Amino acid sequence: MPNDSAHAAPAAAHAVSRPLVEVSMLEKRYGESGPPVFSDVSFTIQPAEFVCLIGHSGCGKSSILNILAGLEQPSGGTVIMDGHEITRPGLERGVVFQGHALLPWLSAVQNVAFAVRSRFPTLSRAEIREKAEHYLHLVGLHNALDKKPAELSGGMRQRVGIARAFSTQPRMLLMDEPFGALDALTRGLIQEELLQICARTRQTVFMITHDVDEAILLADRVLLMSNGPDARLAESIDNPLPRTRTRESMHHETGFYDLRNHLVDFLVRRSALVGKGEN
Ligand SMILES: Nc1ncnc2c1ncn2[C@@H]1O[C@H](COP(=O)(O)OP(=O)(O)OP(=O)(O)O)[C@@H](O)[C@H]1O
Repeated sequence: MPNDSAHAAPAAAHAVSRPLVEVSMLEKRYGESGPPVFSDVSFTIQPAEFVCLIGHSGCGKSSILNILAGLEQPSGGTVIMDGHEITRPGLERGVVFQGHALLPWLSAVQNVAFAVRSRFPTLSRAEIREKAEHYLHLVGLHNALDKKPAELSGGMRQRVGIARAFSTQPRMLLMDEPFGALDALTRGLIQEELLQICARTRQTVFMITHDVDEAILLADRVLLMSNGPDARLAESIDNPLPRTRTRESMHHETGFYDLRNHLVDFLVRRSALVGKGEN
């Protein structure tokens, strides 16, 4: 069984260790004129931290994630990961989009193996297959290894995408609303699987969501963006709930409703005011 040691972040608690990622004064413009989509965005991500980014449509969340992925360039500012500026995609960053983007002519296991081979080109065929199967097992797809994407449900395809991202053992996993298209039941199941895998592997995650409860369940910290144009990173909120929380139990944890009310109030009321001189 492949071990996850390359996957694991340093053992120090994220609150005291050196950041894995440092985002400084990030700004993005798509045209020559007019205000930027966002500006003055600075934050850090610690090793093994799960950070969720929330904000209204159009404030630039996907643009930030794409810059972290190296798929887009910022108009200003920098993203430093492990001491190096991110300027292009890299296998140390795994990306999961809302659309699974699987290769339709390959089976589930072949899709994952394809990614494993790119990341670990010196592994033998058997080792690649073993690793691919291992990650498909982790997301509960042991019975669907040889199915093609067209033969899988939407939730299963999304799981293959998650297994594929984990199989490359990235230093950071970037997820852009990965569960947005799923029904509530499937979404809940995959969220819990993701939590377990992250706890076991100490995976660092940066994830975009529109769902406040999803952020409270998954995130160690929630970043709140004000509305665009010229959106800002308005707040960074530590999640005070114990990491052992589950979907069923979290409503009973002290602080749940305070946190939930704070996030909802921000989205409903304050997100339109921050940075516009009215907050
Ligand atoms: N390639 C592009 N060219 C021009 N404008 C773009 C491009 N990509 C994004 N934009 C614009 O930048 C703004 C931010 O887009 P982005 O997708 O980053 O926002 P978002 O917060 O992720 O939105 P949503 O929650 O709806 O996915 C939007 O106004 C969008 O129209």
